Amino acid sequence: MSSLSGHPYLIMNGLGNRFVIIDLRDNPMVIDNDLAKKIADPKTGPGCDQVITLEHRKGIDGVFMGIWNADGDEVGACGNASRCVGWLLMEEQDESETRFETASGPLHATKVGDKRIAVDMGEPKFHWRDIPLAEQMDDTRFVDIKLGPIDNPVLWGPSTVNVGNPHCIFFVDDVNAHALEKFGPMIEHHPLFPERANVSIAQVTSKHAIRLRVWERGAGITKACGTAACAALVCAHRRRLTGRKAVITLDGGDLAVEWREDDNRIIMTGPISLDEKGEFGTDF
Ligand SMILES: N[C@@H](CCC[C@H](N)C(=O)O)C(=O)O
Repeated sequence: MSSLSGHPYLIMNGLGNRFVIIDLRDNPMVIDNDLAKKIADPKTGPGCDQVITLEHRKGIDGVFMGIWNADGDEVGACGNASRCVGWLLMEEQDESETRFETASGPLHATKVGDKRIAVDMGEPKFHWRDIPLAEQMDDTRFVDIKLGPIDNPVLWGPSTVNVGNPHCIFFVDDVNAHALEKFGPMIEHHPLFPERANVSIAQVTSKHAIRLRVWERGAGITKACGTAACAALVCAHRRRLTGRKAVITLDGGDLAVEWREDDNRIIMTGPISLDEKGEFGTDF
């Protein structure tokens, strides 16, 4: 297949994080950056935060989940879409668990309720080279970045982590007191992050609860970001602000995240929704 014209797609979301999901397993084709951008832009396509594909890729066993941000860049991880893809594959296979591959490694998803899915998101990485950061940093729990006070009350010393993608988390007293839409893009493109970064502000409200707002790399402010929820819990625990389990409240709703002590893996649990089925027009 050389074009997407007439090809079906699904619109799904996880807590309002919106995806166009395209099954290319029977019709392999390359999604390049321009095409991903066209699909994601509501002026030219169905519109979404991320374009997601189901594919068979050379050298990879089983189903591969491809992920493109709205700006057209292909990336390694998407927590909310992983729950959606897990649910789709479990429905197709009539199973209550499934495995699939991503550019950041294999994922294991489990059905834990009606349209409620848990995904093992793997192990977090904290070494500055793995995040990646542009310069050596011995303690990535407190990174030397300061913001303000021009448009924003001073923010400093965020935590950084890679959970399949790079995250920078500022811990604040009040998530509503900061202009994330203004400083999010500045931090996303900060020279310290050679691959850019997803940027969050996190307000720890108890040992088991975090209020989180996210500026996503390549997509801007979204209603929710599953990997950011994982990153926030891990960083909060490393800073001794929470236990290993917390409910993360995003603008679109709640995710439960646990960072297991026995095997160092992060388990993210939350809802999915299948919103509509469509077909690409002749302009695709
Ligand atoms: N919405 C996602 C994250 C998507 C990728 C991210 N913007 C990146 O560039 O790494 C999620 O739910 O995790």
